[in-house]
Amino acid sequence: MPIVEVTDLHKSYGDRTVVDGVSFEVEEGEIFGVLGPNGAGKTTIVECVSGLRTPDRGTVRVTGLDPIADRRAVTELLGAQLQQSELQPKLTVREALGLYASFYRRPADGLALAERLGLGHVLDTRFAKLSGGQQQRLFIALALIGTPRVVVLDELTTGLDPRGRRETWALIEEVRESGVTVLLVTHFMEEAQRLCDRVAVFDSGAIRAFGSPAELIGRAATSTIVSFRPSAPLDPVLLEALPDVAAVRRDHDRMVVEGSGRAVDAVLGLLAGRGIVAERLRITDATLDDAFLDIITPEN
Ligand SMILES: Nc1ncnc2c1ncn2[C@@H]1O[C@H](COP(=O)(O)OP(=O)(O)OP(=O)(O)O)[C@@H](O)[C@H]1O
Repeated sequence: MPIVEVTDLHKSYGDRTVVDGVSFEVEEGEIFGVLGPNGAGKTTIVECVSGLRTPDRGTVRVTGLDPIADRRAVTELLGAQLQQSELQPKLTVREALGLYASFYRRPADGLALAERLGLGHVLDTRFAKLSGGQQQRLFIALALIGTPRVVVLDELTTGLDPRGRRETWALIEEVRESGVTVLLVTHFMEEAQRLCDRVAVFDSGAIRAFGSPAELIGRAATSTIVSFRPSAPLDPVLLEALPDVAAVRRDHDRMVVEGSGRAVDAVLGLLAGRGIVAERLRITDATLDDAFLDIITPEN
């Protein structure tokens, strides 16, 4: 049984529909990415899953329970770190952990959790004095303090420096390894590609694509990028006409060919046939970033 099931979810604010018939399932033990541009409805969806918003229509189930009707039970098994979380600035790490632990029937050992999340040396530091990275670690700790089976993390690494972000990724992987299912809302495609087992890409309140990051990259018009400096003039129209080539552009003296499937072989074959050498040839796999742009571009 999926641990989270969302079926035909609808939500409007006034006359503005922001979630328009969304359905997806999250399997136990996976990191499930909720992706999409600003205003796509991601936070609204995870707030409905967390029981913080009531859907207008459709159903949400967490281990078969309704987050609104069975609020108490769902609170015990779902932890959330929501966007722009705030804490009373004078609260210390120790006090925050103690306070949040008191909300749950079976809280984790707050001090052990703090230690595991690298907060052992700042237990008596006030929230306002923590660095951005430490504040994020504390929010992860607070989301985990109730020993949840599912944790919702909304834009957890926004505002962190690259090192803080990488450390947070390692923490999220540890959370998954401990058996907790993670629902991760993110704007960072590198983050989603690295962490998520499966992702759903939302736009204007609907799912535009669904699958593992590798599947989404494979399905996009661009899965490979070939770039080179031709040893002799080369008309881009010849490249554009090749099978599986999606786009051709110039980048200074380089030609950049985006494509999929047979595109690389076709480009190299064309060059060989014309006696043109591909100098400084680079063949790179497309990333989830490329696939994401492909998915949310209006003409698609
Ligand atoms: N309480 C509210 N009242 C009215 N409109 C809201 C409310 N909350 C969100 N919205 C609007 O609903 C739309 C979807 O918002 P939501 O926060 O769910 O999107 P999001 O995908 O999480 O966006 P972002 O990536 O910018 O955080 C936005 O246009 C937002 O302005």
